[in-house]
Amino acid sequence: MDFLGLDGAFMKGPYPSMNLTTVGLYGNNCTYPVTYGVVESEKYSSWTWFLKNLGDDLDLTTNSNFTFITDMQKTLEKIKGEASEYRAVFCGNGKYQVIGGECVDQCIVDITQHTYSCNKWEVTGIPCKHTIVAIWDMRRNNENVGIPKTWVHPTYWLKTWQDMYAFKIEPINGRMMWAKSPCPIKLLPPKHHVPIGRPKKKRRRPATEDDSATGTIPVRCSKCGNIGHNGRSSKGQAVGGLQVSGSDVGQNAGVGQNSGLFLLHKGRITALAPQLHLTAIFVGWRRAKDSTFFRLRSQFPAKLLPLIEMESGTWRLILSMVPLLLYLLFIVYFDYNSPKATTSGCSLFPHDHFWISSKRIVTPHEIISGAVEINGGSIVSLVKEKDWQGQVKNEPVIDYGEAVLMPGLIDVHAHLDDPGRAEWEGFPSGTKAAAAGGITTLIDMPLNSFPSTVSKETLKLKKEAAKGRIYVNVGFWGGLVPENAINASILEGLLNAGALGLKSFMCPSGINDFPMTDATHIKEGLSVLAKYKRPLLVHAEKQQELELEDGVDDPRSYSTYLKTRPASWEETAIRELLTVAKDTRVGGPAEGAHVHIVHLSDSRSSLELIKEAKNNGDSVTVETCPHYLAFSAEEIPDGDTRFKCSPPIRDASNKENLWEALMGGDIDMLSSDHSPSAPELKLFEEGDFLRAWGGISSLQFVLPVTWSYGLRYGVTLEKLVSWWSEKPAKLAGQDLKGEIAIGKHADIVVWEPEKEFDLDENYTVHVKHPSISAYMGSRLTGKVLATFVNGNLVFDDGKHAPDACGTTILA
Ligand SMILES: NC(=O)N[C@H]1NC(=O)NC1=O
Repeated sequence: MDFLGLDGAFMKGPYPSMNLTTVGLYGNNCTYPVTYGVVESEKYSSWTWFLKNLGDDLDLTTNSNFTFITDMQKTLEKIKGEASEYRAVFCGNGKYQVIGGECVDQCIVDITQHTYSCNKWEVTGIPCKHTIVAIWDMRRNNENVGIPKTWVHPTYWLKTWQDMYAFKIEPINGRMMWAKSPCPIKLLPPKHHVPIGRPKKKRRRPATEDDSATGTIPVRCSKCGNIGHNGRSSKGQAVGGLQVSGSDVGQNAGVGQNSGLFLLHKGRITALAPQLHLTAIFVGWRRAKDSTFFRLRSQFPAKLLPLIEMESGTWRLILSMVPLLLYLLFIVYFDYNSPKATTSGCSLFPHDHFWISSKRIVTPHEIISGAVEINGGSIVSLVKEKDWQGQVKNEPVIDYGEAVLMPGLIDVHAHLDDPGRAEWEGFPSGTKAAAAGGITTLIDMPLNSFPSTVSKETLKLKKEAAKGRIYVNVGFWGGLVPENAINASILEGLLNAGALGLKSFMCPSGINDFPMTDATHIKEGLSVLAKYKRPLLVHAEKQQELELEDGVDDPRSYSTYLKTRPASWEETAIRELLTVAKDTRVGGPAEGAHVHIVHLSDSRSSLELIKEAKNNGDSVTVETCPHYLAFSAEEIPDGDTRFKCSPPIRDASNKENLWEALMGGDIDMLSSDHSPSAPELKLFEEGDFLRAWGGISSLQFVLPVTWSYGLRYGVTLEKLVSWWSEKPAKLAGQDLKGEIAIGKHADIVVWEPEKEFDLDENYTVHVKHPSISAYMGSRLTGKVLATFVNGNLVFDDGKHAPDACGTTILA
């Protein structure tokens, strides 16, 4: 352990204080706590005390072999801010005179010798404000300043840390073998100082806290057991259960075992004249009242007694109104539970029962000319044109002529970044883009939102964020991370709460609260998933030592980026993954679970490994994405970071192989891997492929992209349905989706495969940041006309239905 991260966190609760911690990294690149100390507050003296003890415990001396990580971000920003008040005057020979705003501060910077008269660089190893101004001047004059790394001391380089760490992976014993600590185990809390200011009286309760946890506890009588009074004030009511049976009332009311009051909960009213039934119940109740009144009275909780002791006139008034009220309740109840409650806002064609017809309907077995009957959100019949005569009664029909009717696309891999990073995309814009692109269901990835979806609590936040804000159906993958991989109950909680499966990374994900997993974690995850018969989706890239010369390659060139993530990363990860995927075979320890490899880019060795695993009976599938099929590395312009993604887009012949594998069935399906960010993170000005956000924004265009680029490889409508609807539906466990067939959900895209269009500034794009999409500026073939989700026409001729009526899909 050569790496230490330091931080402090507030502790709430009965002893408000501050927890100072040190974390280290172990062999799998995951953090673990080394020391912690609870102090009264974060201040100079408490950190000094903490660090002194840490130094004593770990024998830290000056220049000892540890790397400390602190939050330098703020300091760097500060230095940049200060630098902006200086200017640099070039004096030749790599030397600059750097002058402060009012000429009060001057410093000589020798760029070639790396010397600075303020000496700060020598001390900290990080460029001072004077150096930064000089670098800015060089950049302005188009001089090659290299990558930022070359300006900091090698101590801070990742390579230095890796070299140091390479030889020091010590095996450690488990908890059982730890020596007993001689220290006293009773720890006293630090002295608490009440902070200045008004105390917070009303605590905001967490969503998980039971309502009963607060409020007053109702008084229960020790004599009669009733609530509302105590033993002393008891009027002597007898102890005992309710003696009046349901049938006592029921005989009079004529409703069997259910008393009238429970009817709406327990009984099933299907009669056409509910009002009559309910009136009968209450007439019955009134008749029964006299004979059972006394016994009822003895059983009624004290609070309800005034109710049944009311004047008979008042009773009659109330009872005469109850049937009406219940009838209204009944209407609301049945309307709510009807198969589909279409409101005009949900659909641009607000009919529950209607037909859509076309000359080209892609059904599971053939493409037919005919019509689809939709009722209550489902497909209820499918008729060929010649048999259609007389089938339509009074239902409205939309005729789409030559346009193609296909099952809506199911995108099993999209990052909508909501909640927490909705400024990157968000549910409303993401699902509007999906609807405009013919995607009727998308499954949201567990990372890039904040927090990541790794527990039932965080899944609940996702569901809440989606409520009333989605225009298509949205399901959720949960995240498999080291923390829940070793704690089956967290994983089970997440799966019980409705996650359709899990997703994990075999390399750093780029998101701090979503750490990577190794084969051991994946094995654990698969054993839990087996019970639920749900899949594990894996980002299969594994970092390896790279032989790159620092500062030689231009970070604006895509080929530099390609070198940093070679195909061997995919191959190594997949090889390791497949050692545990064997568990999914019939009779294996994780039979029932399934491994799905996401966004395959390497169409050579990695693909061969996958084919072999499938042949051996492992339950494995693989997807690739339109960007790997549309672009090749050679064509990506320098600095155009819209094309940065991981794994990277590879060479042209790799792309040809991907198409061949897709057409031949070795690649099972497609997904968008729509992974947008805020435009600033794409670093368009610098064009630095090594530092820009990796992720392609594509959601709205995947159908025309697959079609346009696929035409020269012989793509067909049937293939599109297989890659974009049938197989994804199977992966996500959606048996009622992915096909135009009787009984399936009416999720349908209507599009014109022959229509060409330009993705230019006149084209309406619905993703939040069109400028970051790699497809802007292209000419595509295949235009989406209309999209139906659960029978609602949610997108039509460029317009969306006003209300967001998509449903959340839970397992
Ligand atoms: N975190 C995240 O979105 N990563 C995605 N981006 C990308 O290019 N590949 C991914 O897996």
